[in-house]
Amino acid sequence: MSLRKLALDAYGRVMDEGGYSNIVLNDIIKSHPLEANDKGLLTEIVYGTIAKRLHIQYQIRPFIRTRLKRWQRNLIEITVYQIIWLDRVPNYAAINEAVKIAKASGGPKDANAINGILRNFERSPRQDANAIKSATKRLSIETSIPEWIIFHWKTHHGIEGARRIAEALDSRPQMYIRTNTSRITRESLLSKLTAEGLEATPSDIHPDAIEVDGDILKSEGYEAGLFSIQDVSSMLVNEALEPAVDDVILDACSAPGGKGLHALEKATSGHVDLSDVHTHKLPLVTQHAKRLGLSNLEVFLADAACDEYPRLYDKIIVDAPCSGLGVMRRKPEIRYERTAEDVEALVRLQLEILSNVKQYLKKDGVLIYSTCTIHQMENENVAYTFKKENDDIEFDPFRLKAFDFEGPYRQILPHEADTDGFFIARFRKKE
Ligand SMILES: C[S@@+](CC[C@H](N)C(=O)[O-])C[C@H]1O[C@@H](n2cnc3c(N)ncnc32)[C@H](O)[C@@H]1O
Repeated sequence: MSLRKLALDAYGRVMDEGGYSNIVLNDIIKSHPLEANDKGLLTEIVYGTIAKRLHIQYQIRPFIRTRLKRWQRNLIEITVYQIIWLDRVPNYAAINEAVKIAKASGGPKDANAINGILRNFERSPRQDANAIKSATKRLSIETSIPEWIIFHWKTHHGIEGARRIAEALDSRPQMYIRTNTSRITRESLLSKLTAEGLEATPSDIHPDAIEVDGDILKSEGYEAGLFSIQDVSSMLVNEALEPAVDDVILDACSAPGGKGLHALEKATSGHVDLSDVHTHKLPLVTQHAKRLGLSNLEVFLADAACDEYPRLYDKIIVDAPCSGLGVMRRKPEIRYERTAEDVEALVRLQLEILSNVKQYLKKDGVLIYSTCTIHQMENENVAYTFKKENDDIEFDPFRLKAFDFEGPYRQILPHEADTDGFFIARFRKKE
């Protein structure tokens, strides 16, 4: 099957069938052996078209005069992405490929229609988004982030703040790994990776973090459990949590295990319970724990909003289900899946989870609430509401050295240190 046809299938599975871009692409790459270059091009076309979809639709709208079938619309979108953003693909090649696919998928009529739209588009000047009067709509079209999200950011950060967030989330993410400090120091891991020919640099955002480039999963150190792949913003949960070596900790929304296993790498003579509401995700947690050589843990099914837990904890992590607007760089489709109404439902769930799990926190115990989103309602508002509704809970200031920060909660914006957008709040149960 041709590379563009694979891209079309992947794009359709994500945009029309709710697939996750990374999983869909991994499936396709596994079942269709491709050269490294082709893998790169396929990934670029699929991620790129998803990330630029609203802008593409804005550019192509004047050229579409009939109702298109989904696959036709998708084919036009992936081709327009190549025409606008991929210099290494000549326009005629991208259009010819699209016409071939249209002929094979529909027939000569479809091929003609697609050819007409794409050639018209190619030889016409691009639409100028500066002509859009509303600043919110303009930024939405420029960055392909839905208007309700831009509007929210504008309300809380001003239009220039919203632009900085949107543009940072439109950039390519830096890949980070987290040193498994229960097995190796960061310095030794850095030497190993460099000896394997990988590009690896210590990060100054977190002492366990290393910036990497290239196919890091190929490193021997991965199977040997010397590191995990994790964005550095997620590692900051550990800095806020400050796990002691013998702490008993609960990670109540744990899958696939990132934050809880990081805590366990520090609490080497303690214990961590890792639970999640989705049965199918639990094996992932167990596999990662095994790979990392961590054993003083229990992985189990629990609905953090209502279930009971088997013990009291020194520390609890609630890395809550959230709208995920901070991780758009890695999951570009997330921006189209969420609605303002989803946020209200998420806020209710977040508060239910916090109120339930705090019953299992020891007196003077620490509770961390985190999300990977940039939304005031799910972050600051949830933190304040939780504190207000629970007399036995108080804010507990923590430090984030790299951000020169001390306070009870912190929204990390993606342009501050080229990370995902993230939020952390710390509470303590009163004595
Ligand atoms: C942001 S993810 C957690 C990521 C994880 N902490 C990590 O660092 O790898 C949120 C998790 O919450 C889980 N979840 C959603 N609703 C839940 C509930 N009611 N109780 C427990 N877990 C829940 C989801 O299955 C998902 O795995």
